[in-house]
Amino acid sequence: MPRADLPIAVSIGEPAGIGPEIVSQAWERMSGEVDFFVIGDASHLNGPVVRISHPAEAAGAMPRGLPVLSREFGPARMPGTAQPEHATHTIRAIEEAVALTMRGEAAALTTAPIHKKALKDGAGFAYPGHTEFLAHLAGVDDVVMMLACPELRVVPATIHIPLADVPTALTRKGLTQTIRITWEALRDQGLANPRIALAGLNPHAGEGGAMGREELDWIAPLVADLRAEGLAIKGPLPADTMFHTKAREGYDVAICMYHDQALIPIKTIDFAGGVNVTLGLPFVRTSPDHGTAFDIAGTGRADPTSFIAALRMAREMSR
Ligand SMILES: NC(=O)C1=CN([C@@H]2O[C@H](COP(=O)(O)OP(=O)(O)OC[C@H]3O[C@@H](n4cnc5c(N)ncnc54)[C@H](O)[C@@H]3O)[C@@H](O)[C@H]2O)C=CC1
Ligand SMILES: NCC(=O)COP(=O)(O)O
Repeated sequence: MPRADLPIAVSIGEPAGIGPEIVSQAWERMSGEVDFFVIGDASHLNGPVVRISHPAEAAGAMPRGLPVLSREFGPARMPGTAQPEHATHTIRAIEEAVALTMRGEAAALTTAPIHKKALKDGAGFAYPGHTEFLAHLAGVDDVVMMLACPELRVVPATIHIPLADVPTALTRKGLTQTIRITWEALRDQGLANPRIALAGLNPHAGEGGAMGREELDWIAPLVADLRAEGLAIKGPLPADTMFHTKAREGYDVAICMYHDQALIPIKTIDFAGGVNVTLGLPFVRTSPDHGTAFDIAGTGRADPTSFIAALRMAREMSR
């Protein structure tokens, strides 16, 4: 079956978070716009569900309810309180969704949020997030986290590490690989020569060495080399002035040096519409830009907009 006709696999994520709620709301609001099925415990979901035994049954089930490959997670869901007994099942749901996607039985993977500490405490989960776990499952060394909304795309070159470790984690080789993977992914998405803006590490991009030397010592030379190859890349730019409306018109993606430098602007501009996409995998993976939101789980206040955008992007990218 062509990939575009296959359903999207959704891993349920942390049961105590808002994942089960936004997944159920997405089914209700999207009225069959995108075929998808959930891997998780059907008892955690709201509204009508249809238990299926294979992804091929998802499209037929969609009009009647949310299709679920139901797996027994154990204790009943307690919104806002992670239960260690759920952790192994949560991880297995991701593994199963990846296996189905890699076998060509699902078009793409959209993940509902996990709670990293809950998985670490409950099952010794050794990965800081989906991104690194998916790279492991797919057997690839280098993947890139990109967050996208209609106004902005951002890539953090380092992801879930302490701020104090950022300067040493950033290397010429690693940053070059991040830039190349991003460039190739955007070209595959239809941009002929994606325009890249690279942020500096230090305030004012180092201000000529007065506030840090990384820009002078290796980041600017790296940009010069990539420009000589023909890449439309500029930088290192002062990060504080590269995200205002006018500045954003000058590039297609901003590559940033650390997590918050990239994620603060996009979550400020469009928290509801942002989508997290993993580049460099042999399959499409998207996710909402937010986390488990334990503080509102079970209250009916969870907004499914970002999850819906993630499903739409997964559909678009898997055509
Ligand atoms: N892709 C993933 O699996 C992600 C997982 N996380 C994880 O989620 C956990 C909680 O992270 P936080 O930093 O607290 O961020 P968070 O995104 O879960 O919550 C931050 C704030 O935004 C609100 N919020 C989040 N999503 C919302 C939605 N859909 N509708 C309405 N309000 C919403 C929350 O109520 C909270 O006040 C952590 O373990 C984190 O690592 C965070 C981001 C992505
Ligand atoms: N801050 C982004 C985030 O936590 C998402 O991580 P991942 O689970 O998609 O790797």
